Amino acid sequence: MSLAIHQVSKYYGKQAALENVSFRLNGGEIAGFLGPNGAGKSTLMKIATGFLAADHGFAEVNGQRMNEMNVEVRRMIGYLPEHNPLYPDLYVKEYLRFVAGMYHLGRRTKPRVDEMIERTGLTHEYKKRIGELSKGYRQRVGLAQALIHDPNVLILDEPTTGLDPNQLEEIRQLIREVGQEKTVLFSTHIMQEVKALCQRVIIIHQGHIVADGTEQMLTHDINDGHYETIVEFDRPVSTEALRSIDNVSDAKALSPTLYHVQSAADVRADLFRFAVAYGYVILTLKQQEHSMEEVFKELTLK
Ligand SMILES: Nc1ncnc2c1ncn2[C@@H]1O[C@H](COP(=O)(O)OP(=O)(O)OP(=O)(O)O)[C@@H](O)[C@H]1O
Repeated sequence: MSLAIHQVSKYYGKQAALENVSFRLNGGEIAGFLGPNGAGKSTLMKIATGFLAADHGFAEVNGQRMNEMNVEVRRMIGYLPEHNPLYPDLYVKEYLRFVAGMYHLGRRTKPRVDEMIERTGLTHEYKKRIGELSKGYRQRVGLAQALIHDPNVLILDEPTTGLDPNQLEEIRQLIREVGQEKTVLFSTHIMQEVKALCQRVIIIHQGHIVADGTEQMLTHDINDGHYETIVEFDRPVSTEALRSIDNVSDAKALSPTLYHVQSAADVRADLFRFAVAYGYVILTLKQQEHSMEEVFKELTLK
């Protein structure tokens, strides 16, 4: 169960939407795909799902090369496009049966349609026409059609846009569950979503991948060997004494017992040993971390 993007480039006229993009996702991995507007996320997702041809490079699903004509490989992939195109005149069940028919589910159609209606929380709305549904429920229908043929790889283009906070949490929970057994790539502009769902974060900017790793790796990378720690003792400590700790470059008092320590390495253990050696009690010890928002800005505002 894998999705591999091999040196993909795509041009719209002279404009490069993607240039030499590569990454690989393995089974059971949920990856958040981030990037500013126009960065190339939807274009890459369309190429990965076989809806658009790359000018160079290719996508591979479970080791098989994706192309528009290869029905077998397209069957391994579920796709929720950005604007979630649906047929407003069809009833929810009717539409899901239609999609199941396209995948030739045959006798599995009825149980799969019923299961998808339940899993995506459509039980109270499935008797309506799609055009009568609210945006959040339409989004659920989009997810149900993406999952109906039980694909190995799921590609979701901004699946939670426009959902209310309750719906947001339910859809995230569904993505979490699906991600335990499938490979999921989803795009979003919501940073908390990345924190809540992803083991892996891929950031694209102007058609190039500018970061790929775990959230911890990315937030750590922009620290660039510069650490900031907040430490609180039970009584005042001299800042001179704190500055004498290995790797500490500066220490400032924020209050009589609270200090801001700058260092070239993680000095939390050293601060602890210092406290023990001199009989202080540490009440607070916290390394300041850069947030995903800061990482995103740092990498995409250039
Ligand atoms: N059909 C098209 N014809 C011409 N240019 C296009 C077309 N589709 C996309 N582009 C351009 O390619 C670039 C990448 O667009 P894309 O939709 O992939 O970005 P995105 O990261 O999904 O953006 P957003 O977050 O706004 O949805 C943009 O500059 C866009 O204007």
